[in-house]
Amino acid sequence: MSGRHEKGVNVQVLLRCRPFSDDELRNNAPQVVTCNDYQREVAVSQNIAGKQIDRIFTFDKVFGPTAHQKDLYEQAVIPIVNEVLEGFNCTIFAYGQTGTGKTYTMEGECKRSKVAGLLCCTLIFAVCFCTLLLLSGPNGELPSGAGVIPRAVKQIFDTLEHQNAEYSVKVTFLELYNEEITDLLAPEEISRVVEDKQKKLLPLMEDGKGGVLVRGLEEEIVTSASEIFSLLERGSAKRRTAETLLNKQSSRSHSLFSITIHIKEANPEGEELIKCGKLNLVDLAGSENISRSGAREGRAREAGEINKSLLTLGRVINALVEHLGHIPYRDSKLTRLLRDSLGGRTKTCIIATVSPAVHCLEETLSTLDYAHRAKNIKNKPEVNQKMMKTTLIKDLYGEIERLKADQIEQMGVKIENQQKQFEELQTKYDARVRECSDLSYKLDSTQNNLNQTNKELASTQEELKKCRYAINERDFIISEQKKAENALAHQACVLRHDLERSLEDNAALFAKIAREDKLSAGNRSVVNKFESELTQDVTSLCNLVAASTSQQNEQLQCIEKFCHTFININDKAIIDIKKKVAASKVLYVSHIEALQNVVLLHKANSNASLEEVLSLVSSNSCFVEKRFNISVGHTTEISKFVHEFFDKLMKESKDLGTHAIQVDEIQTKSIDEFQKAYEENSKSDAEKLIAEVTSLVTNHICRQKEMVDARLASIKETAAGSKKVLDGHVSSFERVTSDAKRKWQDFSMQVESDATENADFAAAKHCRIDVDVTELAQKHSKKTHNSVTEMGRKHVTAVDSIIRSASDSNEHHDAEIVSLRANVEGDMLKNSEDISKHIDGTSEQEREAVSKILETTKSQAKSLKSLQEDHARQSSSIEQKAHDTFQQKYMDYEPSGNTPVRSETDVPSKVSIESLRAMAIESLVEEFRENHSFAVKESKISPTAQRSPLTQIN
Ligand SMILES: Nc1ncnc2c1ncn2[C@@H]1O[C@H](COP(=O)(O)OP(=O)(O)OP(=O)(O)O)[C@@H](O)[C@H]1O
Repeated sequence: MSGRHEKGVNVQVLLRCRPFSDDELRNNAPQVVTCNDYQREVAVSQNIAGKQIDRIFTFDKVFGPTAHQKDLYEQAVIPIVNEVLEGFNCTIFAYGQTGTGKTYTMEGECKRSKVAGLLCCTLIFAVCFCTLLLLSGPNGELPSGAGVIPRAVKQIFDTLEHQNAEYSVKVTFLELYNEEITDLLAPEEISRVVEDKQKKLLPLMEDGKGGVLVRGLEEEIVTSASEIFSLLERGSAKRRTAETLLNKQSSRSHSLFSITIHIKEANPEGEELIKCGKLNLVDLAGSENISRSGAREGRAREAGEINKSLLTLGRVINALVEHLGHIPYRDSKLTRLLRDSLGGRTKTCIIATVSPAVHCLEETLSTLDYAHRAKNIKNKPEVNQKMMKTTLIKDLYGEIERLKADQIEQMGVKIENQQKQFEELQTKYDARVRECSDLSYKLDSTQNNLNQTNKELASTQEELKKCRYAINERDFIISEQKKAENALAHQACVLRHDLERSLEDNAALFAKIAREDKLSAGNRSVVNKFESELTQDVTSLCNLVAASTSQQNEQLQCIEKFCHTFININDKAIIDIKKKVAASKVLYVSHIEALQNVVLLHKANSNASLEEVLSLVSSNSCFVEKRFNISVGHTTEISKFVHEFFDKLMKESKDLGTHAIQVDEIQTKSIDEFQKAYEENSKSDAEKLIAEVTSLVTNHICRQKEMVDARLASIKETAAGSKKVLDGHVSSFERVTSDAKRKWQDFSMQVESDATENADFAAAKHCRIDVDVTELAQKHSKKTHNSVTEMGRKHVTAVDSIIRSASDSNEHHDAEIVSLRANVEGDMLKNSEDISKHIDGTSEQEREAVSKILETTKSQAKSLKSLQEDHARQSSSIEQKAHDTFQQKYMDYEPSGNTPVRSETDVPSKVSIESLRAMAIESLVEEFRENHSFAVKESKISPTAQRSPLTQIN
């Protein structure tokens, strides 16, 4: 009772390739599929873009074109049938393109040879099940062409017989076409197959046990293989008949042949059990019916929904392979029917069939892909539970009841149909009876007519005899007449010929005349047409001219009228204007008079208000005077301040002058001191040198003395010049300041007199004095301020020009210094050359003396430098002081705190003449020293200097 579980068994997929058909052989169709049965491989050669590419597929079993039906059956199907007998449900599908041998594989083929005279031909009966038994061998063997179904049937019965078991076998055979199920075993008469097929469509329903059943599907109980063959023959014949009537249906329909086997067994306890196994053999529609492209889908749709089942089968396979959650079994009837065979408890085998020919390549590849994918489907085969006999009997009773009900229903439908048919026949019979009575009436009348006709015939025969005699006589006369007629006819022929010729001539003549007539008629019609057109044009032109003339006249009249009316209107307007001008003149005169009156009135009013204002002014004059006095006081204060400022300025300039004199004195003094010291030193040095070095040193000293003298003289001169310039500047500064003071005095006096004048004027006029005087005072104050600012600016420019002239003189000094320097440099060079020349020829003692002299010169130069530095410092401090004082004063002068407008160039330069001079002297001394040391260095490098002790000097 317990079911045997097998876990996840893959669907077994076999590949069968058929041999070339006769047509393909005749056309030498290239082979693209090669099978290797032993390695279970199929290779497909493809030519992609000129390249030969082989695709190889591996299957559970491969059967090449040479494989026989027996081979396939024995290797692949026997185990399956055995499992069915063991109590499993098994399904074998045949899948492939139309014409690849699905039906051949499933059902088979029976061949018989027949010789007729010299012609030998082979008659092929596709699936001739009834002949299977006739063709079977002596041991009841099936013919070699028999397919899976007959072989399986035979194996089942052989096994059952061999087992000596009690069994029952039921078969069903249905066709699924266009999603409609028809029973191929239904007991209808062949003649009414089509009609019934269209009527009797079987519904698919749930069986309540998780499966489906086809309601009304005939289950034939069979007891032998031959019975099954005859049933299959019946079903196939039905399919073939339908096919011929319904346009090649088999390749687009699926057929499902099922064998259910019940075998009685006894368990060890002696209980009777029923083992049940089922084998489904499915011949699918041609795989090309799956819509793979739009065009194909369109074509498939035309043929109904036959592809729906195949399409859904593909989807179910994909879903199973990809382990999707939802498997679309319910989308088609085929998948509903075979649900258990796909991923269920059934053992499944798919036989994919292909053609080896190149023209099927696309479909072959598609079939191979499809089948290869299907290999991955896993089923969980489970043996059917063995049933107790009683349960089975119960089930059978239930089945009988169901069948009875079905039968009653079918009978009811049948009776209904028969009733309908009877009624149809009755009406047809009535119509026939009516037709018969009509016909017998027609028959009677026809009989009467016939008698009459017979009588007429007899009399007519009498007359005919008479006529025949007369005809003989007439024939003789006619022969005579014929002779004469022949002669006449000849004559007539000649005449006729002449006549025909003349007729032809006449006809040609007539044709010519007709052509001429036609031509002249055409010409005439053209002339007439032209004439009528010309007349028409002329008439229309005349009309046009007349119309335009009248239109022009009308327009002229209009213009004349318009001119008249315009003149009238113009005259009227002129008169009106004249009138209006006169009236305006009168109005103008009156307005002038009124205006004069107004002026007089205004004058009187003005005088009155003037008097009023005068009285007011006299009352306000005291206050105004007070204000004026205050402003005069202010002005006086400002004036005082300015006076003080200028006094201070004068004092400072005087201080500056004295300071400059002092500085100059100090400078002169220091120069004199330096000169004295230098002279003393040089004297003593000279004495020493004279004692030790003779002519050379004397020359040198002389030259140096000359040089220094000249230089000192020039410096003195420069200092004197500078002093002069400074004096000049101070005096000019004093002049400017006194000038400014004078101007300021003039100005303040003028301000005072202006103020007095203004006061007088205000007193005299007594009019708006308060405001005007204040404004005037303000104006004057502004003016004063501006002039002071202007003066300040002038002073700044004057000081700037003084400084500029000083810097000019400095430049002059610089130039002098440069020339002096050049002279000194030249002398120095000469001296050093002389010295080095001399040194070469002098003794050790002499060299020492020279070095001493040089040292002395150096120290003198140093002291001169420090002196100059002191002098420069003093000069710059004086200049800085003067500059600061001026700046301070200038800032103090600004009472409002406004900084006078001045540019960067206006600021006096801090580089004084003295500092420049000092810098020049310093640089001179520096260069002198450098040159000197250079000369010494030169002498050190010279070959003679190598042995000279002068190198020690530095
Ligand atoms: N393995 C084979 N050996 C010899 N002949 C074969 C083989 N397979 C097919 N044929 C021949 O090819 C032809 C077409 O076969 P069949 O009718 O079985 O194709 P089919 O796939 O069932 O077509 P359809 O889908 O239209 O029913 C038949 O004449 C058959 O004899």
